[in-house]
Amino acid sequence: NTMSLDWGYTDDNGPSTWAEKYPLAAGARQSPVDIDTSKATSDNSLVDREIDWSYPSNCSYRIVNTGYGWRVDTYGDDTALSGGPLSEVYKLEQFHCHWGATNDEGSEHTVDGKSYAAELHLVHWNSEKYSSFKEAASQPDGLAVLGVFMEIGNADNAELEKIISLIPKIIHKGQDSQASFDLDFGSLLPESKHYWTYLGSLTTPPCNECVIWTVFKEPITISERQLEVFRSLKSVGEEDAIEPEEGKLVKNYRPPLPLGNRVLRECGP
Ligand SMILES: NS(=O)(=O)c1ccc(C(=O)N2CCc3cc(O)c(O)cc3[C@@H]2c2ccccc2)cc1
Ligand SMILES: [Zn+2]
Repeated sequence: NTMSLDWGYTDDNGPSTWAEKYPLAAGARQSPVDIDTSKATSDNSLVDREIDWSYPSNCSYRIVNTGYGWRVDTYGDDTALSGGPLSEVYKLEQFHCHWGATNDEGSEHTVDGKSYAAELHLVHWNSEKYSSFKEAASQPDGLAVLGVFMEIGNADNAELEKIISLIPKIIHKGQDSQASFDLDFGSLLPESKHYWTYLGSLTTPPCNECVIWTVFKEPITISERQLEVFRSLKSVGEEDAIEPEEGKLVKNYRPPLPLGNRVLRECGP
Protein backbone atom coordinates (compact mmCIF):
# COMPACT_ATOMS: atom_id res chain seq x y z
CA ASN A 1 0.00 0.00 0.00
CA THR A 2 1.15 3.59 -0.34
CA MET A 3 2.06 3.69 3.31
CA SER A 4 4.88 1.17 3.12
CA LEU A 5 7.95 1.77 0.92
CA ASP A 6 9.09 -1.50 -0.62
CA TRP A 7 12.39 -0.90 1.09
CA GLY A 8 13.55 1.45 3.81
CA TYR A 9 15.22 1.51 7.22
CA THR A 10 12.57 0.22 9.60
CA ASP A 11 12.54 -3.29 11.10
CA ASP A 12 10.13 -4.58 8.50
CA ASN A 13 11.73 -3.11 5.35
CA GLY A 14 15.30 -2.40 6.44
CA PRO A 15 18.72 -3.57 5.12
CA SER A 16 18.37 -7.16 6.41
CA THR A 17 15.26 -7.61 4.20
CA TRP A 18 16.52 -5.94 1.00
CA ALA A 19 17.94 -9.09 -0.65
CA GLU A 20 14.43 -10.59 -0.81
CA LYS A 21 13.35 -8.06 -3.44
CA TYR A 22 16.80 -6.85 -4.57
CA PRO A 23 19.06 -9.90 -5.03
CA LEU A 24 22.13 -7.75 -5.81
CA ALA A 25 22.08 -6.71 -2.13
CA ALA A 26 23.51 -10.15 -1.33
CA GLY A 27 26.49 -9.71 -3.72
CA ALA A 28 30.21 -9.92 -2.95
CA ARG A 29 30.95 -6.27 -3.93
CA GLN A 30 28.51 -4.47 -1.64
CA SER A 31 28.80 -1.14 0.17
CA PRO A 32 29.30 0.24 2.73
CA VAL A 33 32.21 -1.56 4.40
CA ASP A 34 34.13 -1.15 7.64
CA ILE A 35 37.46 0.46 6.71
CA ASP A 36 40.03 -1.65 8.57
CA THR A 37 42.94 0.79 8.40
CA SER A 38 45.46 -2.04 8.99
CA LYS A 39 44.29 -3.64 5.72
CA ALA A 40 44.68 -0.50 3.61
CA THR A 41 47.54 -0.75 1.10
CA SER A 42 49.29 2.40 -0.04
CA ASP A 43 50.76 0.99 -3.24
CA ASN A 44 52.31 3.67 -5.40
CA SER A 45 49.54 3.31 -8.04
CA LEU A 46 47.77 6.21 -6.35
CA VAL A 47 50.77 8.20 -5.21
CA ASP A 48 50.24 11.91 -6.04
CA ARG A 49 47.18 10.97 -8.10
CA GLU A 50 45.07 13.44 -6.20
CA ILE A 51 41.33 13.46 -6.60
CA ASP A 52 40.50 16.52 -8.73
CA TRP A 53 37.06 18.05 -8.76
CA SER A 54 35.65 21.15 -10.34
CA TYR A 55 32.10 22.20 -9.51
CA PRO A 56 30.33 25.43 -10.50
CA SER A 57 30.03 28.04 -7.78
CA ASN A 58 26.59 29.27 -8.82
CA CYS A 59 24.14 26.73 -10.11
CA SER A 60 20.47 25.82 -9.98
CA TYR A 61 19.55 22.75 -7.93
CA ARG A 62 16.49 20.73 -7.08
CA ILE A 63 16.19 19.31 -3.59
CA VAL A 64 13.76 16.42 -3.22
CA ASN A 65 12.48 14.25 -0.38
CA THR A 66 12.94 10.75 -1.79
CA GLY A 67 11.16 9.04 1.12
CA TYR A 68 14.52 7.81 2.37
CA GLY A 69 16.27 11.16 2.75
CA TRP A 70 16.93 14.42 0.96
CA ARG A 71 18.71 14.49 -2.41
CA VAL A 72 20.01 17.48 -4.33
CA ASP A 73 19.90 16.91 -8.08
CA THR A 74 22.56 18.93 -9.82
CA TYR A 75 22.58 19.67 -13.53
CA GLY A 76 26.07 18.37 -13.87
CA ASP A 77 27.05 20.06 -17.11
CA ASP A 78 30.12 21.90 -15.93
CA THR A 79 31.14 19.52 -13.18
CA ALA A 80 34.11 17.17 -13.38
CA LEU A 81 35.69 14.60 -11.11
CA SER A 82 38.92 12.85 -12.11
CA GLY A 83 42.21 11.53 -10.76
CA GLY A 84 42.73 9.28 -7.77
CA PRO A 85 41.42 5.81 -8.67
CA LEU A 86 39.48 7.12 -11.68
CA SER A 87 40.61 6.53 -15.25
CA GLU A 88 37.98 8.77 -16.83
CA VAL A 89 36.19 12.06 -16.05
CA TYR A 90 32.94 11.68 -14.09
CA LYS A 91 30.06 14.17 -13.88
CA LEU A 92 28.22 15.07 -10.65
CA GLU A 93 24.65 13.75 -10.79
CA GLN A 94 23.37 14.30 -7.24
CA PHE A 95 24.39 14.46 -3.62
CA HIS A 96 22.63 13.33 -0.46
CA CYS A 97 23.29 12.29 3.10
CA HIS A 98 22.83 9.38 5.54
CA TRP A 99 22.33 9.79 9.29
CA GLY A 100 21.20 8.00 12.45
CA ALA A 101 18.75 8.47 15.32
CA THR A 102 21.59 9.37 17.69
CA ASN A 103 25.01 10.93 17.07
CA ASP A 104 26.97 7.71 17.79
CA GLU A 105 25.68 6.13 14.55
CA GLY A 106 24.63 7.41 11.14
CA SER A 107 27.55 7.02 8.76
CA GLU A 108 27.49 4.09 6.33
CA HIS A 109 31.22 3.45 6.14
CA THR A 110 32.91 2.96 9.50
CA VAL A 111 36.62 3.28 10.35
CA ASP A 112 38.03 0.50 12.52
CA GLY A 113 34.47 -0.02 13.75
CA LYS A 114 33.87 3.67 14.52
CA SER A 115 30.72 5.30 13.14
CA TYR A 116 30.42 9.01 12.45
CA ALA A 117 27.18 10.94 12.99
CA ALA A 118 26.44 11.24 9.28
CA GLU A 119 27.96 10.71 5.82
CA LEU A 120 27.64 12.91 2.72
CA HIS A 121 27.69 11.20 -0.71
CA LEU A 122 28.51 13.04 -3.94
CA VAL A 123 27.39 10.75 -6.77
CA HIS A 124 29.13 11.03 -10.17
CA TRP A 125 28.79 9.00 -13.36
CA ASN A 126 31.28 8.08 -16.08
CA SER A 127 30.13 10.43 -18.84
CA GLU A 128 33.22 9.66 -20.93
CA LYS A 129 32.27 5.99 -21.43
CA TYR A 130 28.48 5.99 -20.99
CA SER A 131 25.64 8.12 -22.29
CA SER A 132 23.46 8.39 -19.19
CA PHE A 133 23.52 8.01 -15.43
CA LYS A 134 21.13 5.06 -15.61
CA GLU A 135 23.32 3.28 -18.18
CA ALA A 136 26.42 3.98 -16.12
CA ALA A 137 24.70 2.53 -13.04
CA SER A 138 24.68 -0.88 -14.75
CA GLN A 139 28.47 -0.86 -15.34
CA PRO A 140 31.27 -1.87 -12.95
CA ASP A 141 33.07 1.48 -13.45
CA GLY A 142 29.91 3.47 -14.04
CA LEU A 143 29.68 5.56 -10.87
CA ALA A 144 32.18 7.32 -8.62
CA VAL A 145 30.88 8.34 -5.19
CA LEU A 146 32.82 10.60 -2.83
CA GLY A 147 32.04 9.83 0.81
CA VAL A 148 32.58 12.53 3.42
CA PHE A 149 32.20 11.74 7.13
CA MET A 150 30.34 14.31 9.24
CA GLU A 151 30.94 14.74 12.95
CA ILE A 152 29.11 16.98 15.40
CA GLY A 153 30.79 20.33 16.05
CA ASN A 154 29.73 23.52 17.80
CA ALA A 155 29.44 25.57 14.63
CA ASP A 156 26.89 25.20 11.86
CA ASN A 157 28.29 24.19 8.50
CA ALA A 158 27.56 27.33 6.49
CA GLU A 159 27.45 25.61 3.08
CA LEU A 160 25.15 22.86 4.32
CA GLU A 161 22.94 25.54 5.87
CA LYS A 162 21.93 26.63 2.35
CA ILE A 163 20.53 23.12 1.82
CA ILE A 164 19.14 22.71 5.34
CA SER A 165 17.17 25.96 5.01
CA LEU A 166 15.18 24.29 2.20
CA ILE A 167 14.28 21.14 4.17
CA PRO A 168 11.16 22.62 5.82
CA LYS A 169 9.73 22.85 2.26
CA ILE A 170 10.21 19.12 1.59
CA ILE A 171 9.12 17.51 4.85
CA HIS A 172 6.97 14.92 3.09
CA LYS A 173 8.00 12.22 0.59
CA GLY A 174 7.77 13.41 -2.99
CA GLN A 175 8.01 17.11 -2.23
CA ASP A 176 10.72 19.07 -3.98
CA SER A 177 12.03 22.61 -4.12
CA GLN A 178 13.93 24.40 -6.86
CA ALA A 179 16.65 26.74 -5.76
CA SER A 180 19.63 28.36 -7.27
CA PHE A 181 22.33 29.21 -4.81
CA ASP A 182 26.05 29.60 -4.98
CA LEU A 183 27.15 26.41 -3.32
CA ASP A 184 30.86 26.23 -2.63
CA PHE A 185 31.33 22.46 -2.85
CA GLY A 186 34.96 22.97 -1.90
CA SER A 187 33.79 23.62 1.65
CA LEU A 188 31.52 20.57 1.68
CA LEU A 189 34.72 18.55 1.30
CA PRO A 190 37.47 18.24 3.91
CA GLU A 191 40.69 20.21 3.63
CA SER A 192 42.79 17.08 3.40
CA LYS A 193 42.46 15.12 0.17
CA HIS A 194 43.67 11.91 1.82
CA TYR A 195 41.27 9.04 1.14
CA TRP A 196 40.58 5.31 1.03
CA THR A 197 39.24 3.72 -2.17
CA TYR A 198 37.68 0.36 -3.07
CA LEU A 199 35.19 -1.16 -5.53
CA GLY A 200 31.62 -1.35 -4.21
CA SER A 201 27.95 -0.71 -4.82
CA LEU A 202 25.00 1.60 -4.31
CA THR A 203 24.21 1.48 -0.58
CA THR A 204 20.47 1.46 -1.30
CA PRO A 205 18.39 -0.83 -3.49
CA PRO A 206 18.83 -1.85 -6.24
CA CYS A 207 22.41 -2.11 -4.78
CA ASN A 208 24.05 -2.20 -8.24
CA GLU A 209 27.76 -3.12 -8.01
CA CYS A 210 28.76 -0.13 -10.11
CA VAL A 211 30.58 2.23 -7.73
CA ILE A 212 34.24 3.19 -7.41
CA TRP A 213 34.17 4.46 -3.80
CA THR A 214 36.45 7.19 -2.51
CA VAL A 215 36.03 7.95 1.21
CA PHE A 216 37.91 10.94 2.61
CA LYS A 217 39.82 10.30 5.82
CA GLU A 218 39.08 13.72 7.38
CA PRO A 219 35.51 14.47 8.50
CA ILE A 220 33.71 17.80 8.11
CA THR A 221 31.64 19.18 10.97
CA ILE A 222 27.90 19.80 11.22
CA SER A 223 25.95 21.09 14.21
CA GLU A 224 23.51 19.05 16.28
CA ARG A 225 20.74 21.47 15.27
CA GLN A 226 21.49 20.90 11.58
CA LEU A 227 21.39 17.15 12.07
CA GLU A 228 18.05 17.45 13.89
CA VAL A 229 16.64 19.17 10.79
CA PHE A 230 17.60 16.07 8.75
CA ARG A 231 15.74 13.89 11.26
CA SER A 232 12.59 16.02 10.85
CA LEU A 233 12.08 14.71 7.30
CA LYS A 234 9.24 12.25 6.81
CA SER A 235 9.34 9.03 4.83
CA VAL A 236 5.63 9.29 3.98
CA GLY A 237 3.66 11.61 1.73
CA GLU A 238 1.48 14.50 2.90
CA GLU A 239 -1.61 12.46 2.03
CA ASP A 240 -0.61 9.62 4.36
CA ALA A 241 -2.57 10.60 7.43
CA ILE A 242 -0.45 9.42 10.33
CA GLU A 243 0.41 10.71 13.78
CA PRO A 244 2.70 13.76 13.69
CA GLU A 245 5.58 11.87 15.29
CA GLU A 246 5.24 8.85 12.98
CA GLY A 247 7.10 8.41 9.71
CA LYS A 248 10.06 10.52 10.76
CA LEU A 249 13.27 9.67 8.92
CA VAL A 250 15.42 9.39 12.02
CA LYS A 251 17.84 6.98 10.36
CA ASN A 252 18.69 6.03 6.80
CA TYR A 253 22.07 4.27 6.86
CA ARG A 254 22.98 0.74 5.74
CA PRO A 255 25.34 -1.07 8.13
CA PRO A 256 28.70 -2.30 6.74
CA LEU A 257 29.00 -5.46 4.57
CA PRO A 258 32.11 -7.71 4.39
CA LEU A 259 35.03 -6.36 2.32
CA GLY A 260 35.74 -10.01 1.38
CA ASN A 261 38.75 -10.34 -0.92
CA ARG A 262 38.48 -6.79 -2.27
CA VAL A 263 41.56 -4.55 -2.16
CA LEU A 264 41.33 -1.44 0.04
CA ARG A 265 43.79 1.21 -1.13
CA GLU A 266 44.70 4.49 0.53
CA CYS A 267 46.29 7.73 -0.59
CA GLY A 268 47.87 9.89 2.04
CA PRO A 269 48.63 9.18 5.69
N1 LIG B 1 24.16 5.84 -1.20
S1 LIG B 1 24.79 5.81 -2.64
O1 LIG B 1 25.42 4.52 -2.83
O2 LIG B 1 25.68 6.94 -2.82
C1 LIG B 1 23.54 5.97 -3.83
C2 LIG B 1 23.89 6.40 -5.11
C3 LIG B 1 22.90 6.53 -6.10
C4 LIG B 1 21.59 6.21 -5.79
C5 LIG B 1 20.56 6.38 -6.86
O3 LIG B 1 20.64 7.32 -7.62
N2 LIG B 1 19.56 5.44 -7.04
C6 LIG B 1 19.30 4.29 -6.24
C7 LIG B 1 17.94 4.52 -5.56
C8 LIG B 1 16.92 5.10 -6.47
C9 LIG B 1 15.58 5.15 -6.07
C10 LIG B 1 14.64 5.74 -6.87
O4 LIG B 1 13.34 5.80 -6.49
C11 LIG B 1 15.01 6.31 -8.09
O5 LIG B 1 14.07 6.91 -8.86
C12 LIG B 1 16.32 6.27 -8.51
C13 LIG B 1 17.27 5.65 -7.71
C14 LIG B 1 18.67 5.60 -8.18
C15 LIG B 1 18.94 4.47 -9.13
C16 LIG B 1 17.96 3.58 -9.47
C17 LIG B 1 18.24 2.54 -10.37
C18 LIG B 1 19.52 2.39 -10.88
C19 LIG B 1 20.52 3.27 -10.50
C20 LIG B 1 20.23 4.32 -9.63
C21 LIG B 1 21.24 5.81 -4.51
C22 LIG B 1 22.23 5.68 -3.53
ZN1 LIG C 1 24.40 7.48 -0.15
